[in-house]
Amino acid sequence: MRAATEDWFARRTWARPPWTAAGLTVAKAGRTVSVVLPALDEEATVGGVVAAVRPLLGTLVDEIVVVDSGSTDATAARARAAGARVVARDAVLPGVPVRAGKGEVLWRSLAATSGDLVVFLDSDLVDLGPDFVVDLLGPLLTVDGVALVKGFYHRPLRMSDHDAARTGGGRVTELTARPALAALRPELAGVVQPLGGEYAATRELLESLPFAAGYGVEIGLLLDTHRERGLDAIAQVDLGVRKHRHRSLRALGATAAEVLDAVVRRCVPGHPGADPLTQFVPVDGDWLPDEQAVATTDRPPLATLRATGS
Ligand SMILES: O=c1ccn([C@@H]2O[C@H](COP(=O)(O)OP(=O)(O)O[C@H]3O[C@H](CO)[C@@H](O)[C@H](O)[C@H]3O)[C@@H](O)[C@H]2O)c(=O)[nH]1
Ligand SMILES: O=C(O)[C@H](O)COP(=O)(O)O
Repeated sequence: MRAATEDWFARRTWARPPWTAAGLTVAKAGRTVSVVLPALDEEATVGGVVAAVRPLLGTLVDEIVVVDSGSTDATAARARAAGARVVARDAVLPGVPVRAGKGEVLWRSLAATSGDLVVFLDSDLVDLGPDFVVDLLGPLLTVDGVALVKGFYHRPLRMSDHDAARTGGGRVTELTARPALAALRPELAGVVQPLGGEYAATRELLESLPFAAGYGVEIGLLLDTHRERGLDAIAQVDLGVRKHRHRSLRALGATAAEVLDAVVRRCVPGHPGADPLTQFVPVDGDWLPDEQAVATTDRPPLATLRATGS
C-alpha cells in the first residue's frame, strides 16, 4: 500500500468496533437513520435481515424500508410480516421509467426514505450479526468528517453442506474489484470490501453522487466519494462474518463486467462504456455465445433531480 493509504488504514479502520446501540442513540443528537434493504426475490432471507434490525427501531433506527426490485415471489409479504415498510421501485419517482438493477433501487430508495443517515444492507444475508447496523453507524455519528462507512468481514464460500472454507467468498471482489482499484485508483487499496452491500453514508453525500444502475453502484460510490471528499471521508468497520446466497460463476461474470465498467468510466477519461458481455455456454457438444447486457449508465445525483423539480 502507498504511505498515504497505510496512514488512512490506521486512522479510519475499526477492527474492534467499540460502539453500543444505547451510546449511539444518544450521539444521534436529533439526526435520523433509515435502514434500506434492496430486494429481488429474497423471500427466503429478507425476513431474517429485517428481524435482525427490528429491535433497534424507535431508538437508533427511525425506519426500516425494503425497496422491492420487481420480485415475483413472497419477498414483500415476508418483509412486511417481519416489520419493514415495503416500497415497490416503480412507486418511487413515478415519472421516471424504471431501469433494471441494484443501483437503480438504491438510487430510488433515497426518494422513498428521509433519514439524515442511510444504512444499506443486502437482503440475502443469513445469520446477520446484531451489531451490523450499530457498527456501520459508529464512525458516522462519532467522527467528524466521515461520510461513508464500509463494512468488512470474513466471507465463507458455502458451496456444500459443510461450511468448509472460512474464506474464499467474495470472488468478484478479489478477482475484479480490488485488482481494478490497484491498477486505476491505488489510493483505495486499503478498502477491504469495496463491493460489500453493507455500508452507511450521509444522505447529503448520497444525494450528491451519481449512482451506477447495476452492480457497479458500490464501487462507483466509493470512487466518487474519494474523488469528491478525499480518503478521510471514508471509514471501514469489521462486522465479523458475512454469509450470503452465492450466485453462479456465469452470473458473477456479468456482475464483474458492471463493476469494471463503473471503474473504467470513472478512471479512464473518454471511455465509452462496455459492450455487452459475451459468455460461452456448452450445448450438445458445441459452445454457443450468449450475450448479457451490461448496465453502463449512471443515474444523476438525486440532488440535481430535486433542484430541477423532475
Ligand atoms: O436488480 C437487483 C439485483 C439485486 N438486488 C438485491 O441486491 C442485493 C445484492 O445482490 P446480489 O445479487 O446478492 O449481489 P452479490 O452477488 O452478493 O454482489 C456483491 O457485489 C455487488 C457489486 O458491488 C454488490 O452490489 C452486492 O451488494 C454484493 O453483495 C440482494 O439483496 C438482492 O436482492 C436488487 O434489489 N435488485
Ligand atoms: O462480493 C462478491 O465478490 C460477489 O458477491 C461474489 O461473492 P461470493 O464469491 O461470496 O459468492
